[in-house]
Amino acid sequence: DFAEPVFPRQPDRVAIVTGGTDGIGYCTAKHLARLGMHVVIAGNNEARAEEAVGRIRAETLSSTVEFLYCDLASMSSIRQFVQKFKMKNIPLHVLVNNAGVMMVPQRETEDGFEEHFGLNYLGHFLLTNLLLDTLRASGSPGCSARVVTVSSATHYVGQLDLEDLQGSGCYSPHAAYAQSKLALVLFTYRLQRLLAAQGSPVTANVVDPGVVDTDLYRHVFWGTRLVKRALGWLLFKTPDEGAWTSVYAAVAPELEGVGGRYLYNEKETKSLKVTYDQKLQQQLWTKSCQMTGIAEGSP
Ligand SMILES: NC(=O)c1ccc[n+]([C@@H]2O[C@H](COP(=O)([O-])OP(=O)(O)OC[C@H]3O[C@@H](n4cnc5c(N)ncnc54)[C@H](O)[C@@H]3O)[C@@H](O)[C@H]2O)c1
Repeated sequence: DFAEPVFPRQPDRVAIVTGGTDGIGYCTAKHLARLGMHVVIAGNNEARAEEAVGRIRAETLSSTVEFLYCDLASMSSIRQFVQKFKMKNIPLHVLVNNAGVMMVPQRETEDGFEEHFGLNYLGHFLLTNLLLDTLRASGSPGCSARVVTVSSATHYVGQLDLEDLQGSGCYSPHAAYAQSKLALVLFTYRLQRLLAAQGSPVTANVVDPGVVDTDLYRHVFWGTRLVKRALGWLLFKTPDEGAWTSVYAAVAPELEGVGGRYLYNEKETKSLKVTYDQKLQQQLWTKSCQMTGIAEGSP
């Protein structure tokens, strides 16, 4: 049976969890709140948010859990979110890039990007870059701020086509999801290298939560969903279990100062070979800067 790991309390520390209204993100937000963190849930589902915040407050007896609207499928919404967060004048010690969609039909974000690529990857690329100054100012040597990005084992079958990042040639919802999760791994490794080169007290790791029973599967073939419903208890982790690798990356003392890792079940694991290709990491970074209007010199 699953034994809940024990982590040190995190008073006076602040976390943002994207997609913290449901599934793995909700459980991540709950566990961080339970450890004493001030948690800001970033999401686009206001109705769910009220309920999520209420439940976490009741369960953890923490009053420092709040919701701030952020639609990751809209660059202007992301910019507004960051502006509102910065107006609070509070530090930021942990950013959990968790929100995501899977196998949605071919659709576009507000800015005209294919939805998996635009929301799962580019949205978090922009959000992280806009929050880096706050993360840098909030970390200190021996007590780094941390960026935790949620990828997936699906990245192992992903392919990154720099010439067709929008999958416009021949759209496959599975390939589009896999590519977005592969891009998040490449992003994390490059981010970590840039942060380390600057001596910034910020680390970046990427996590795989495992196969977790959440609503993420709502767009999957109905037959597969039926099997999931029948055998889910056997094959799937609960959202609470699925959240542990994110929580581990966010707070585990043994990861202080450690970045650039792909973590699965609280352990370092190798990601797909191509993710270690520094040229590809750099090319994707440059393209992403252009697509989001971030200056290439940063972070
Ligand atoms: N469930 C799994 O088996 C599994 C496996 C590997 C990786 N993951 C990853 O874990 C993460 C969490 O997924 P989950 O399984 O908890 O699914 P979920 O569908 O329960 O949660 C996804 C969250 O993302 C949010 N979200 C969706 N669109 C958004 C938008 N436009 N703006 C802001 N927030 C938005 C949703 O509101 C929700 O809170 C995802 O990144 C997913 O790819 C899940």
